[in-house]
Amino acid sequence: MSSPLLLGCIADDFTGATDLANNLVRAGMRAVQTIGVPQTPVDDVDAVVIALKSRTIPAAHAVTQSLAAMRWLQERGCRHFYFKVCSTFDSTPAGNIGPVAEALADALGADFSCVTPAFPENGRTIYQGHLFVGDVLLSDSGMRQHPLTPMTDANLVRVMQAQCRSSRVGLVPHEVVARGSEAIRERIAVLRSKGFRFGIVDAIGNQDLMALGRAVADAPLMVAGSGLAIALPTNHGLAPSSDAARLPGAEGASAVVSGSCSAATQEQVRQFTGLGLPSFAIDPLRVAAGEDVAAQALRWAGEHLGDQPLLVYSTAAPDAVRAVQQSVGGTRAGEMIEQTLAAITAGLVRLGVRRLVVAGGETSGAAVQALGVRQLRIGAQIDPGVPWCFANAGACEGAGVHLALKSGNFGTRDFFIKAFDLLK
Ligand SMILES: Nc1ncnc2c1ncn2[C@@H]1O[C@H](COP(=O)(O)OP(=O)(O)O)[C@@H](O)[C@H]1O
Ligand SMILES: O=C(O)[C@@H](O)C(=O)COP(=O)(O)O
Repeated sequence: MSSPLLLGCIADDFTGATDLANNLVRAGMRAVQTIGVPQTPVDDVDAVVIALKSRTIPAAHAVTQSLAAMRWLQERGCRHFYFKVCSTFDSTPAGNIGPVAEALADALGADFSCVTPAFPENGRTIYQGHLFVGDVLLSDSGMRQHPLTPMTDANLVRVMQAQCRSSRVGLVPHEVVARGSEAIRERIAVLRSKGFRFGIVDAIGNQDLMALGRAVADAPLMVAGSGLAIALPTNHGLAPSSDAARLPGAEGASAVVSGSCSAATQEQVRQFTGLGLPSFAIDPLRVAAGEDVAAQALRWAGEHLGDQPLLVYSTAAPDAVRAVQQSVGGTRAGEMIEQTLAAITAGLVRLGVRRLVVAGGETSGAAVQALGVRQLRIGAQIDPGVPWCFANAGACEGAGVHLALKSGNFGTRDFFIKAFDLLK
């Protein structure tokens, strides 16, 4: 009989889930990431992170899936829930952050929940409710041109309010957060008494997240990026540990599959191709025309797999993405490319790839689903927010496959090379 879970997490995409699990593990929690609601028993851990692909699906579906995940976690004795959203608050006016947060709060009887995508280690800070990416407002960052969730307003109170059906969204400003957890609790009580249901919480450094973590130690629901996770294990007397990060040794061929068009990924692709390493660019218009581009890419990969990593990518600059979307339609383009890259990922594993980086949240979701993986163990961090993971089921059964699911905007320029060096 396993002990009750200390923390139950529901992540709206797969890279986000590994990002959260990584921060929990580094702060001392034994955590496992499951792909969807677990169908088989899960190890005895402190936290389960259920990865959904619910960020860009219709809001009603996202709500249904998130509630199913919550119920599974409740059955495991969980009383504290973490809805993991993107550190750049990726969403549209239809949701899905507001609708899912409201549904979870209703189901848990949470009359007030804190909301903070802050992740200072990765340059995501919030001041007066406005989200900064590095030194620019969210709305001035590359996120304004995201293919699926363009973010054109940095005011998170306004963004979340527009997505909520019946809840009021307020602010816990930095002036309060800087005074510590007691001041935060007092502000929460004031907001609650005035009928606010959610509060965007400012945070510009890890000390702000630590104060918030103490303030929400008893809260049933938190809505956050992965940043807040650094502050939660200590509420349960857990301290940072490197033991949790040991994975089996890695061997076999290496590959990168990239469907992310985010600014950081574009740089990473440029660096990789610039070094003359084997690279195959997917042309979305050929996919749309019905060509079997996945088979072409796999034939090419069969000839190029060797000692060096290879790259298959659809990553493109905003102009090229726009042209594809105008010709094919935004949603159809996204799905079509995700399915092509997912088929390529499964094919690469059949060809012997055992070390795999997948870039892009939606892309990772499609790729990991195609592999039939149900659970990921979390290993060492490559860059903030991106750990190596290990899967040994589905298409990865046998020796297992090391996987790194890289969020679009995370990682240094040399990520696609450095990641594999870390496994040596
Ligand atoms: N060249 C392209 N043109 C249009 N859409 C693309 C192109 N390449 C990838 N996409 C789509 O853009 C979306 C990128 O989202 P995602 O994988 O989540 O990346 P990120 O993590 O950077 O947000 C996916 O749906 C993907 O299929
Ligand atoms: O919080 C974050 O930024 C990441 O964990 C995340 O969710 C990124 O999503 P993608 O950029 O779609 O990979």
